[in-house]
Amino acid sequence: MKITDIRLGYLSVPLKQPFKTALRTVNSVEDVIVKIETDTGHIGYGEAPPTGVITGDTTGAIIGAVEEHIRKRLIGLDLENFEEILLTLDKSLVHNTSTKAAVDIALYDLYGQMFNAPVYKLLGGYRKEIITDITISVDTPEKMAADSIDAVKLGYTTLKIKVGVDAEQDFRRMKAVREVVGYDVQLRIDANQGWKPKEAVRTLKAMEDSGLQVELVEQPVQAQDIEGLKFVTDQVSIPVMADESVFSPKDALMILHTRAADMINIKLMKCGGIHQALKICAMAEIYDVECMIGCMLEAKVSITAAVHLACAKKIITKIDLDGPVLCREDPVQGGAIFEHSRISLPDTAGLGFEHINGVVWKS
Ligand SMILES: C[C@H](N)C(=O)N[C@H](CCC(=O)O)C(=O)O
Ligand SMILES: [Mg+2]
Repeated sequence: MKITDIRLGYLSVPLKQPFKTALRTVNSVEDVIVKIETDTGHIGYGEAPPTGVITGDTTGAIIGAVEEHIRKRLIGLDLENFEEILLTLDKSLVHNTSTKAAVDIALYDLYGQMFNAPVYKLLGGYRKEIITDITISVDTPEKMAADSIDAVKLGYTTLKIKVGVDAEQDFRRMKAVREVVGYDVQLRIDANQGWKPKEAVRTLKAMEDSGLQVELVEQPVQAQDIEGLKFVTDQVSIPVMADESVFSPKDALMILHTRAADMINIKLMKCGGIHQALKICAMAEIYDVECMIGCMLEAKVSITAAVHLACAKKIITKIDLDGPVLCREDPVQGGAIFEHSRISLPDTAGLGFEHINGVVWKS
Protein backbone atom coordinates (compact mmCIF):
# COMPACT_ATOMS: atom_id res chain seq x y z
CA MET A 1 0.00 0.00 0.00
CA LYS A 2 1.96 3.02 -1.32
CA ILE A 3 1.21 6.68 -0.60
CA THR A 4 0.21 8.46 -3.83
CA ASP A 5 -0.91 11.88 -2.53
CA ILE A 6 -1.63 13.94 0.56
CA ARG A 7 -4.59 16.31 0.21
CA LEU A 8 -5.56 19.13 2.56
CA GLY A 9 -8.90 20.70 3.40
CA TYR A 10 -10.51 23.19 5.79
CA LEU A 11 -13.25 22.28 8.24
CA SER A 12 -15.18 24.68 10.47
CA VAL A 13 -17.59 23.39 13.12
CA PRO A 14 -19.60 25.80 15.32
CA LEU A 15 -19.59 25.27 19.09
CA LYS A 16 -22.76 25.01 21.21
CA GLN A 17 -21.48 27.96 23.25
CA PRO A 18 -18.20 29.93 23.44
CA PHE A 19 -15.28 27.94 24.86
CA LYS A 20 -13.42 30.11 27.38
CA THR A 21 -10.14 29.39 29.15
CA ALA A 22 -7.45 31.51 30.80
CA LEU A 23 -5.73 31.51 27.39
CA ARG A 24 -8.48 32.12 24.84
CA THR A 25 -12.15 32.35 23.87
CA VAL A 26 -13.37 30.65 20.68
CA ASN A 27 -16.74 30.09 19.00
CA SER A 28 -15.90 27.32 16.57
CA VAL A 29 -13.50 24.46 15.91
CA GLU A 30 -11.25 25.41 13.00
CA ASP A 31 -9.37 22.50 11.48
CA VAL A 32 -7.08 21.40 8.72
CA ILE A 33 -8.11 17.95 7.46
CA VAL A 34 -5.42 15.69 6.01
CA LYS A 35 -6.35 12.96 3.53
CA ILE A 36 -3.69 10.45 2.50
CA GLU A 37 -4.41 8.55 -0.71
CA THR A 38 -2.82 5.23 -1.67
CA ASP A 39 -2.34 3.08 -4.77
CA THR A 40 -4.75 0.47 -3.34
CA GLY A 41 -7.59 3.00 -3.06
CA HIS A 42 -7.43 3.07 0.75
CA ILE A 43 -7.75 6.53 2.32
CA GLY A 44 -6.48 7.72 5.70
CA TYR A 45 -7.85 10.80 7.45
CA GLY A 46 -6.19 13.09 10.00
CA GLU A 47 -7.00 16.46 11.59
CA ALA A 48 -5.07 19.38 13.06
CA PRO A 49 -6.58 22.37 14.89
CA PRO A 50 -4.33 25.46 14.82
CA THR A 51 -4.13 26.16 18.57
CA GLY A 52 -1.68 29.05 18.33
CA VAL A 53 -1.69 30.01 22.01
CA ILE A 54 -0.66 26.50 23.08
CA THR A 55 1.19 24.78 20.23
CA GLY A 56 2.14 27.83 18.15
CA ASP A 57 0.47 26.25 15.12
CA THR A 58 -1.56 28.32 12.67
CA THR A 59 -3.70 27.20 9.73
CA GLY A 60 -1.14 28.57 7.26
CA ALA A 61 1.75 26.88 9.06
CA ILE A 62 -0.03 23.49 9.06
CA ILE A 63 -0.75 23.77 5.33
CA GLY A 64 2.81 24.97 4.62
CA ALA A 65 4.42 22.20 6.66
CA VAL A 66 2.61 19.53 4.63
CA GLU A 67 3.00 21.22 1.25
CA GLU A 68 6.62 22.32 1.62
CA HIS A 69 8.15 19.60 3.79
CA ILE A 70 6.08 16.48 4.40
CA ARG A 71 4.17 15.63 1.20
CA LYS A 72 7.18 15.18 -1.09
CA ARG A 73 8.99 13.01 1.48
CA LEU A 74 6.08 10.63 2.08
CA ILE A 75 4.78 10.15 -1.47
CA GLY A 76 5.92 6.77 -2.78
CA LEU A 77 6.61 5.27 0.66
CA ASP A 78 4.98 1.92 1.45
CA LEU A 79 2.80 1.40 4.54
CA GLU A 80 4.44 -2.04 4.82
CA ASN A 81 7.47 -0.16 6.21
CA PHE A 82 5.59 1.87 8.80
CA GLU A 83 8.71 2.61 10.84
CA GLU A 84 10.40 4.25 7.88
CA ILE A 85 7.37 6.45 7.25
CA LEU A 86 7.17 7.60 10.88
CA LEU A 87 10.90 8.37 11.04
CA THR A 88 10.65 10.29 7.77
CA LEU A 89 7.72 12.28 9.15
CA ASP A 90 9.67 13.16 12.31
CA LYS A 91 12.72 14.25 10.34
CA SER A 92 10.85 16.23 7.70
CA LEU A 93 10.89 19.40 9.89
CA VAL A 94 11.21 20.35 13.55
CA HIS A 95 8.31 21.37 15.87
CA ASN A 96 4.94 21.57 14.00
CA THR A 97 3.46 18.94 16.31
CA SER A 98 -0.17 19.44 15.25
CA THR A 99 0.72 18.95 11.57
CA LYS A 100 2.72 15.83 12.41
CA ALA A 101 -0.17 14.56 14.55
CA ALA A 102 -2.64 14.99 11.67
CA VAL A 103 -0.38 13.09 9.27
CA ASP A 104 0.43 10.43 11.92
CA ILE A 105 -3.30 9.90 12.55
CA ALA A 106 -4.00 9.44 8.83
CA LEU A 107 -1.09 6.98 8.64
CA TYR A 108 -2.41 4.94 11.59
CA ASP A 109 -5.83 4.94 9.92
CA LEU A 110 -4.20 3.32 6.87
CA TYR A 111 -2.04 1.01 8.99
CA GLY A 112 -5.15 -0.42 10.66
CA GLN A 113 -6.88 -0.81 7.30
CA MET A 114 -3.84 -2.69 5.98
CA PHE A 115 -4.30 -5.31 8.72
CA ASN A 116 -8.10 -5.05 8.54
CA ALA A 117 -8.09 -4.32 12.30
CA PRO A 118 -9.15 -1.37 14.49
CA VAL A 119 -6.14 0.66 15.60
CA TYR A 120 -6.84 0.25 19.33
CA LYS A 121 -6.50 -3.53 18.96
CA LEU A 122 -3.14 -3.19 17.19
CA LEU A 123 -1.90 -0.91 20.01
CA GLY A 124 -2.95 -3.07 22.95
CA GLY A 125 -6.71 -3.49 22.90
CA TYR A 126 -7.19 -2.94 26.65
CA ARG A 127 -10.86 -1.82 26.42
CA LYS A 128 -13.33 -0.53 23.84
CA GLU A 129 -15.26 2.00 25.86
CA ILE A 130 -14.27 5.02 27.98
CA ILE A 131 -16.00 7.80 29.93
CA THR A 132 -15.00 11.41 29.27
CA ASP A 133 -15.36 14.48 31.43
CA ILE A 134 -16.85 17.70 30.03
CA THR A 135 -15.31 21.15 30.26
CA ILE A 136 -17.04 24.02 32.01
CA SER A 137 -15.74 27.26 30.51
CA VAL A 138 -14.44 29.96 32.83
CA ASP A 139 -17.14 32.56 33.49
CA THR A 140 -19.00 34.06 36.44
CA PRO A 141 -19.53 31.63 39.34
CA GLU A 142 -23.30 31.72 38.63
CA LYS A 143 -22.94 30.85 34.94
CA MET A 144 -20.44 28.08 35.70
CA ALA A 145 -22.79 26.63 38.32
CA ALA A 146 -25.66 26.67 35.79
CA ASP A 147 -23.49 25.03 33.09
CA SER A 148 -22.41 22.40 35.61
CA ILE A 149 -26.00 21.52 36.47
CA ASP A 150 -26.78 21.15 32.75
CA ALA A 151 -23.81 18.80 32.32
CA VAL A 152 -24.76 16.67 35.31
CA LYS A 153 -28.32 16.40 33.98
CA LEU A 154 -26.83 14.94 30.76
CA GLY A 155 -25.11 12.25 32.82
CA TYR A 156 -21.56 13.62 33.14
CA THR A 157 -19.97 12.42 36.37
CA THR A 158 -16.69 14.34 36.02
CA LEU A 159 -16.47 18.05 35.22
CA LYS A 160 -13.31 19.87 34.18
CA ILE A 161 -13.66 23.37 35.58
CA LYS A 162 -11.67 26.09 33.86
CA VAL A 163 -10.04 28.59 36.21
CA GLY A 164 -6.81 30.61 36.20
CA VAL A 165 -8.25 34.05 35.46
CA ASP A 166 -8.35 35.56 38.94
CA ALA A 167 -7.34 33.43 41.93
CA GLU A 168 -9.90 34.78 44.43
CA GLN A 169 -12.72 34.56 41.91
CA ASP A 170 -11.49 31.07 40.97
CA PHE A 171 -12.09 29.95 44.54
CA ARG A 172 -15.64 31.37 44.34
CA ARG A 173 -16.16 29.61 40.99
CA MET A 174 -15.25 26.25 42.48
CA LYS A 175 -17.37 26.86 45.57
CA ALA A 176 -20.41 27.77 43.42
CA VAL A 177 -20.01 24.65 41.28
CA ARG A 178 -19.47 22.30 44.23
CA GLU A 179 -22.52 23.72 46.00
CA VAL A 180 -24.85 22.92 43.10
CA VAL A 181 -23.47 19.54 41.96
CA GLY A 182 -22.94 17.98 45.39
CA TYR A 183 -20.26 15.41 46.19
CA ASP A 184 -21.20 12.56 43.81
CA VAL A 185 -19.68 14.49 40.91
CA GLN A 186 -15.91 14.57 40.47
CA LEU A 187 -14.39 18.02 39.90
CA ARG A 188 -11.02 18.51 38.24
CA ILE A 189 -9.68 21.99 37.51
CA ASP A 190 -7.53 23.45 34.77
CA ALA A 191 -5.80 26.81 35.34
CA ASN A 192 -4.19 26.84 31.85
CA GLN A 193 -1.01 28.49 33.26
CA GLY A 194 -3.00 31.32 34.84
CA TRP A 195 -1.51 31.41 38.35
CA LYS A 196 1.86 32.37 39.84
CA PRO A 197 3.35 29.50 41.88
CA LYS A 198 2.65 31.02 45.34
CA GLU A 199 -0.82 32.12 44.23
CA ALA A 200 -1.50 28.56 43.03
CA VAL A 201 -0.44 27.10 46.38
CA ARG A 202 -2.58 29.60 48.30
CA THR A 203 -5.64 28.99 46.11
CA LEU A 204 -5.34 25.21 46.06
CA LYS A 205 -4.76 25.05 49.84
CA ALA A 206 -7.87 27.18 50.35
CA MET A 207 -9.80 24.69 48.21
CA GLU A 208 -8.38 21.79 50.25
CA ASP A 209 -9.21 23.48 53.57
CA SER A 210 -12.78 24.23 52.45
CA GLY A 211 -13.41 20.59 51.57
CA LEU A 212 -14.07 21.32 47.89
CA GLN A 213 -12.63 17.89 47.01
CA VAL A 214 -10.70 18.66 43.85
CA GLU A 215 -9.61 15.51 42.01
CA LEU A 216 -6.61 17.15 40.29
CA VAL A 217 -5.34 20.47 38.98
CA GLU A 218 -4.01 20.85 35.45
CA GLN A 219 -1.19 23.23 34.61
CA PRO A 220 -1.40 25.71 37.50
CA VAL A 221 1.60 27.79 36.35
CA GLN A 222 3.32 28.89 33.15
CA ALA A 223 4.39 26.09 30.82
CA GLN A 224 8.12 26.86 30.98
CA ASP A 225 8.19 27.32 34.76
CA ILE A 226 9.11 23.77 35.72
CA GLU A 227 10.56 24.91 39.07
CA GLY A 228 7.27 26.66 39.84
CA LEU A 229 5.33 23.55 38.82
CA LYS A 230 7.43 21.39 41.16
CA PHE A 231 7.01 23.95 43.95
CA VAL A 232 3.21 23.65 43.64
CA THR A 233 3.36 19.85 43.38
CA ASP A 234 5.47 19.65 46.54
CA GLN A 235 3.29 22.07 48.53
CA VAL A 236 -0.28 20.89 47.91
CA SER A 237 -2.15 17.62 48.41
CA ILE A 238 -4.29 17.99 45.29
CA PRO A 239 -2.51 16.01 42.52
CA VAL A 240 -0.88 18.29 39.95
CA MET A 241 -1.03 17.40 36.26
CA ALA A 242 1.41 18.77 33.69
CA ASP A 243 -0.34 19.79 30.48
CA GLU A 244 1.28 22.65 28.54
CA SER A 245 4.63 21.80 30.22
CA VAL A 246 4.75 18.44 28.40
CA PHE A 247 4.83 18.32 24.63
CA SER A 248 7.45 15.75 23.62
CA PRO A 249 8.43 12.40 25.14
CA LYS A 250 11.64 14.18 26.25
CA ASP A 251 9.55 16.76 28.18
CA ALA A 252 7.63 13.90 29.78
CA LEU A 253 10.85 12.16 30.83
CA MET A 254 12.09 15.34 32.51
CA ILE A 255 8.82 15.82 34.42
CA LEU A 256 8.72 12.16 35.43
CA HIS A 257 12.36 12.13 36.52
CA THR A 258 12.18 15.35 38.54
CA ARG A 259 8.69 14.57 39.90
CA ALA A 260 7.69 18.12 38.95
CA ALA A 261 4.09 16.93 38.50
CA ASP A 262 2.06 13.95 39.71
CA MET A 263 0.46 13.18 36.35
CA ILE A 264 0.78 13.98 32.66
CA ASN A 265 -1.84 15.12 30.16
CA ILE A 266 -1.01 13.54 26.78
CA LYS A 267 -2.42 15.31 23.73
CA LEU A 268 -1.72 14.10 20.21
CA MET A 269 -1.47 17.73 19.05
CA LYS A 270 1.30 18.49 21.55
CA CYS A 271 3.46 15.41 21.04
CA GLY A 272 3.06 14.88 17.29
CA GLY A 273 0.72 11.92 17.10
CA ILE A 274 0.11 8.37 18.24
CA HIS A 275 3.68 7.10 17.73
CA GLN A 276 5.08 9.77 20.06
CA ALA A 277 2.23 9.39 22.56
CA LEU A 278 3.08 5.68 22.84
CA LYS A 279 6.58 6.65 24.02
CA ILE A 280 5.10 8.88 26.76
CA CYS A 281 2.80 6.02 27.82
CA ALA A 282 5.77 3.64 28.04
CA MET A 283 7.74 6.07 30.21
CA ALA A 284 4.75 6.77 32.43
CA GLU A 285 4.36 3.01 32.93
CA ILE A 286 8.01 2.78 34.04
CA TYR A 287 7.50 5.59 36.56
CA ASP A 288 4.02 4.30 37.48
CA VAL A 289 2.49 7.71 36.78
CA GLU A 290 -1.10 7.86 35.55
CA CYS A 291 -1.88 9.86 32.44
CA MET A 292 -4.81 11.78 31.04
CA ILE A 293 -5.61 11.73 27.36
CA GLY A 294 -6.64 15.27 26.53
CA CYS A 295 -7.48 17.30 23.45
CA MET A 296 -7.52 20.78 22.01
CA LEU A 297 -10.75 22.04 20.55
CA GLU A 298 -10.92 19.29 17.95
CA ALA A 299 -13.59 17.60 15.87
CA LYS A 300 -14.10 13.85 15.77
CA VAL A 301 -11.29 12.80 13.39
CA SER A 302 -8.32 13.44 15.69
CA ILE A 303 -10.42 12.76 18.80
CA THR A 304 -11.21 9.30 17.40
CA ALA A 305 -7.47 8.66 17.17
CA ALA A 306 -7.11 9.73 20.81
CA VAL A 307 -9.96 7.38 21.78
CA HIS A 308 -8.13 4.49 20.10
CA LEU A 309 -4.98 5.30 22.07
CA ALA A 310 -6.91 5.61 25.34
CA CYS A 311 -8.69 2.31 24.72
CA ALA A 312 -5.36 0.60 23.99
CA LYS A 313 -3.43 1.77 27.06
CA LYS A 314 -4.17 1.02 30.73
CA ILE A 315 -1.85 3.80 31.96
CA ILE A 316 -4.35 6.33 30.57
CA THR A 317 -6.82 6.58 33.43
CA LYS A 318 -8.26 10.08 32.94
CA ILE A 319 -10.20 11.05 29.84
CA ASP A 320 -10.76 14.60 28.59
CA LEU A 321 -11.99 14.04 25.05
CA ASP A 322 -15.00 16.33 24.99
CA GLY A 323 -14.22 18.19 21.73
CA PRO A 324 -17.03 16.59 19.69
CA VAL A 325 -19.70 17.03 22.40
CA LEU A 326 -18.89 20.74 22.66
CA CYS A 327 -19.66 21.06 18.92
CA ARG A 328 -23.11 21.91 17.62
CA GLU A 329 -22.84 19.24 14.92
CA ASP A 330 -20.72 16.22 14.04
CA PRO A 331 -19.50 16.34 10.43
CA VAL A 332 -17.71 12.98 10.69
CA GLN A 333 -19.45 9.78 9.63
CA GLY A 334 -17.87 6.75 11.28
CA GLY A 335 -15.15 6.87 13.95
CA ALA A 336 -15.77 6.82 17.70
CA ILE A 337 -19.35 6.78 18.96
CA PHE A 338 -20.26 9.54 21.43
CA GLU A 339 -23.27 9.28 23.74
CA HIS A 340 -22.63 12.24 26.07
CA SER A 341 -19.91 11.02 28.47
CA ARG A 342 -19.75 7.48 27.07
CA ILE A 343 -17.39 6.92 24.12
CA SER A 344 -17.16 3.55 22.41
CA LEU A 345 -15.34 2.14 19.41
CA PRO A 346 -16.80 0.06 16.62
CA ASP A 347 -14.73 -2.86 15.34
CA THR A 348 -14.17 -1.27 11.93
CA ALA A 349 -10.69 -1.32 10.37
CA GLY A 350 -8.25 1.54 10.99
CA LEU A 351 -9.96 4.49 12.67
CA GLY A 352 -13.24 3.63 10.93
CA PHE A 353 -14.09 6.85 9.06
CA GLU A 354 -16.61 6.77 6.23
CA HIS A 355 -16.91 10.41 5.20
CA ILE A 356 -16.32 13.93 6.51
CA ASN A 357 -19.02 16.43 5.56
CA GLY A 358 -18.31 20.11 4.88
CA VAL A 359 -14.57 19.91 4.14
CA VAL A 360 -13.41 22.54 1.66
CA TRP A 361 -10.62 20.71 -0.15
CA LYS A 362 -7.62 22.64 -1.46
CA SER A 363 -6.99 22.09 -5.15
C1 LIG B 1 -11.20 20.77 25.09
C2 LIG B 1 -10.48 20.19 26.28
N1 LIG B 1 -11.40 19.70 27.25
C3 LIG B 1 -9.61 21.22 26.93
O1 LIG B 1 -10.03 21.84 27.88
N2 LIG B 1 -8.41 21.43 26.41
C4 LIG B 1 -7.62 22.53 26.88
C5 LIG B 1 -7.07 23.30 25.74
C6 LIG B 1 -8.11 23.54 24.69
C7 LIG B 1 -7.90 24.61 23.68
O2 LIG B 1 -7.67 25.76 24.06
O3 LIG B 1 -8.08 24.27 22.50
C8 LIG B 1 -6.66 22.12 27.94
O4 LIG B 1 -6.69 21.01 28.47
O5 LIG B 1 -5.85 22.94 28.33
MG1 LIG C 1 -5.24 21.62 30.15
